[in-house]
Amino acid sequence: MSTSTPILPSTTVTPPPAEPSAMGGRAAKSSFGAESTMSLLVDSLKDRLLFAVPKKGRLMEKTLELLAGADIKYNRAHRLDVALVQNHPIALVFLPAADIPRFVALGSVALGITGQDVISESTHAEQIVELLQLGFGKCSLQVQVPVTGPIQTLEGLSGGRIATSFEVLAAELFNGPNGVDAKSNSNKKTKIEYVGGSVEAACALGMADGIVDLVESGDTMRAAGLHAIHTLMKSEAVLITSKEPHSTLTPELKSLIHLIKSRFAGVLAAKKYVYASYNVERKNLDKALKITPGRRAATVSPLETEGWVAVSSMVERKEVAKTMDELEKSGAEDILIFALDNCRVGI
Ligand SMILES: Nc1ncnc2c1ncn2[C@@H]1O[C@H](COP(=O)(O)OP(=O)(O)OP(=O)(O)O)[C@@H](O)[C@H]1O
Ligand SMILES: O=P(O)(O)OC[C@H]1O[C@H](OP(=O)(O)OP(=O)(O)O)[C@H](O)[C@@H]1O
Repeated sequence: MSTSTPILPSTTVTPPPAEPSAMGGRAAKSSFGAESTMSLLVDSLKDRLLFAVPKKGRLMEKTLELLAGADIKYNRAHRLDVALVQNHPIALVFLPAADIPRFVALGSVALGITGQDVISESTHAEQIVELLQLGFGKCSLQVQVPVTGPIQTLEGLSGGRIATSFEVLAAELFNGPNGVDAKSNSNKKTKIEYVGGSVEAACALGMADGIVDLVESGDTMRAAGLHAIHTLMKSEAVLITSKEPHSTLTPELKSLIHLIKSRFAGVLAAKKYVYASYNVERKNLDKALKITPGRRAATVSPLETEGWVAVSSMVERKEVAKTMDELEKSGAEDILIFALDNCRVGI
């Protein structure tokens, strides 16, 4: 995780005050291009909803896909971290995922996409509302130790050294009032050391007894000869806003927050569900509806053929083969599955 503090045009996006950089974050740098391009942007941002999105890393690609699916069109000039949306009064602000919670919490931008892990690490969680879980960037924050090492428990790590990019969460776990150190009753204080990346190397290099880092597939952890002994939290990407009412936003801009949320929910639902349609004899309808209950309820329409009905229902994509097998067994016929391009569903 990086903790850089990008500098944005102060008349438009006010950068929140930098947090004391005990974490050894990267030096602040201006992400803006030529002065002339920036001054053109300054005026354009005034009447726009500012939306922070990850500028790099694991969350960037899926976020851009989501924006495209929601028909949020923009042009991003080379090296410029602000892009004006063409078809809505929105400006995208490209920031490191780890910086987004602070910008959102302090109201410098109205909306953001980032990971739940960096929200908790940022210490701004209390000021942030999660509007929507986005279903990507899924991972777990775990304590890991060498598989063949002498320490295999959290208690065993007490008083030792932990390398991590998540020093707030790691300190809470080990040094907190109900933390591992307090429970071990030994007056030992575990040392939490910040590492910006490639955290898994720390144990092999002899600089830590254990690490706290993200795990998804587990490949990186296993390659480094580590295994997990504790999970601090599970995380995924989320759409967030500030708990503070957006008093400086016009009603039009405020309504865009809801619009973006429902468009995203539609794109996610279209990925998650397919549309199933089939015919079934009325005597077998109850059985079939148990297999395809739908999100709210299935639609059942009478057919011209006496005693038969047509059913349509949304079905989870990952269950579709099993659902079709079961429908066939229940007597359903003419089972058709349609992919959804997009949809609007209750959120
Ligand atoms: N292996 C992973 N699988 C899924 N999601 C991940 C994974 N690693 C990180 N994430 C998610 O992506 C977010 C950004 O992580 P990433 O390492 O890409 O950050 P970054 O912005 O590129 O910062 P850095 O330059 O410090 O690596 C994390 O906070 C987490 O929510
Ligand atoms: O369980 P896995 O699927 O192997 O993923 C875990 C790795 O992904 C993240 O790092 P990333 O690759 O983003 O780079 P970094 O180490 O520079 O942060 C995380 O810090 C782990 O190293």
